[in-house]
Amino acid sequence: MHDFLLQLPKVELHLHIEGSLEPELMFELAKRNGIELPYATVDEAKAAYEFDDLQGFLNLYFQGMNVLRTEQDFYDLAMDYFQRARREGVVHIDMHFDPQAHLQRGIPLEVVMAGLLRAKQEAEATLDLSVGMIMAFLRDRPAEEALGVLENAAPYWKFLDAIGLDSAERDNPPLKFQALFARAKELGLVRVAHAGEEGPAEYIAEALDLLDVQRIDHGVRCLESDSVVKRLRERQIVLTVCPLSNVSLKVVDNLRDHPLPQLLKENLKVTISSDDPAYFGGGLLTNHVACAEAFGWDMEIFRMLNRNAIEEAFVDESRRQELLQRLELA
Ligand code: HPA
Ligand SMILES: [Zn+2]
Repeated sequence: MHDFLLQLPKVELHLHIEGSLEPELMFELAKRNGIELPYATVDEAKAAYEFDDLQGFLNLYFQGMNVLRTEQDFYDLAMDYFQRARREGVVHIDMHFDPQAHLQRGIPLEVVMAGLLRAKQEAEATLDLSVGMIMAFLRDRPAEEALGVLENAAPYWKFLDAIGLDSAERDNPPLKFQALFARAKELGLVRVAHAGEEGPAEYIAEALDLLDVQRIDHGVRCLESDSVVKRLRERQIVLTVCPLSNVSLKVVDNLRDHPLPQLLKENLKVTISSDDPAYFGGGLLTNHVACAEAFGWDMEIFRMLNRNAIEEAFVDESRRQELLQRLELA
C-alpha cells in the first residue's frame, strides 16, 4: 500500500506554507538573519511540538515564522516544501499564506509575495508541480485590518486564486468577515474558509450563507448537525480534512476515532491534506499512510479522495484533465 500511495498523484488543497517550516530550515534562517531561537537544537524544537489545542499550536506557529525576513527566506520556505512534496508524489498544492502575520512583524507584502511567487513559478517550470495561491486572513484580528490588507494587495489580485480565513476559530464567527468576503467576491476572487475545526457546525452554515465559500477547510464538526451535513452533501461542497492535524490539535483523541469514515458514509466530498506538516507529524503521503493503517482503506478510496481534490483544485482545465488521467493510470 505504501508504494501505491507514494506513486499515486496526490493533490493537497489545504496547506499553510508557514506551517511547512521544518526546524532544520528554521535554524538555518535564524542563523542567516542573526535571530535567537527559544530552542538550542532541532530536537528541542521538535520536542516542543506537543499541543493541547489550536491556540497552543498557533502560538508556536507564529513564533516559528519570525525567522522569515527576506524575499529569499520566503522562496526557500516554499521551495523546501515543494521539493519535499514532489518527492512524496504530490502534483498540486493550493497554498495558504498569512500576510497579516508578516505585516505585523514589519515584513512588507511585497517581500512575501515576491518570494512565494518566485517559488511557485520555479516549481511549475521545473518540478511538475502546480501551485495555487490562497491569501488567508487571521480571524482573531480586526475585520477592518483584513479589508485594508486586501485593498493594499491590489497589485497581486491577479496572482491570487482565492482568499481564505484561518487562525483561532472560536468566538471569531464567519459573520465578522462578511464585508471582506463580499469585497473579494466583487473582485472575482474565490472564497474558502476554515470552519468546523474547533468551532461548531453552525460556523460551517454561516461560512456558506454569509461568506459564499466554495470550500470548507476542515469541516469535521459538520457531523454535529444533520442539516449542515445535508447541505454539504447536496451541494457537494469540498471538505479539506487534515487527519494528523486533527489528532495533534486534539480535535479527535486518536486517528481511529476520526470521523473520516463517517464523512465518507454521508457521501460528502472529502479530500485529505496535511495543514501544517512541519508541526503535525508529516506531509501528504504520511497522512495517506496513516489513514490506510487506521481505516483499512483500499486503493479505490484513495483514488476517489484525490479525484475529488483534482476536481476542486485551482488549476486550469488542461492541467486538471492531465491530472485526472494520471490518477486513473496510477
Ligand atoms: O490548523 C489551522 N487552523 C486554523 N488556523 C491555522 N493556521 C495555520 N494552521 C491552522
Ligand atoms: Zn488550516
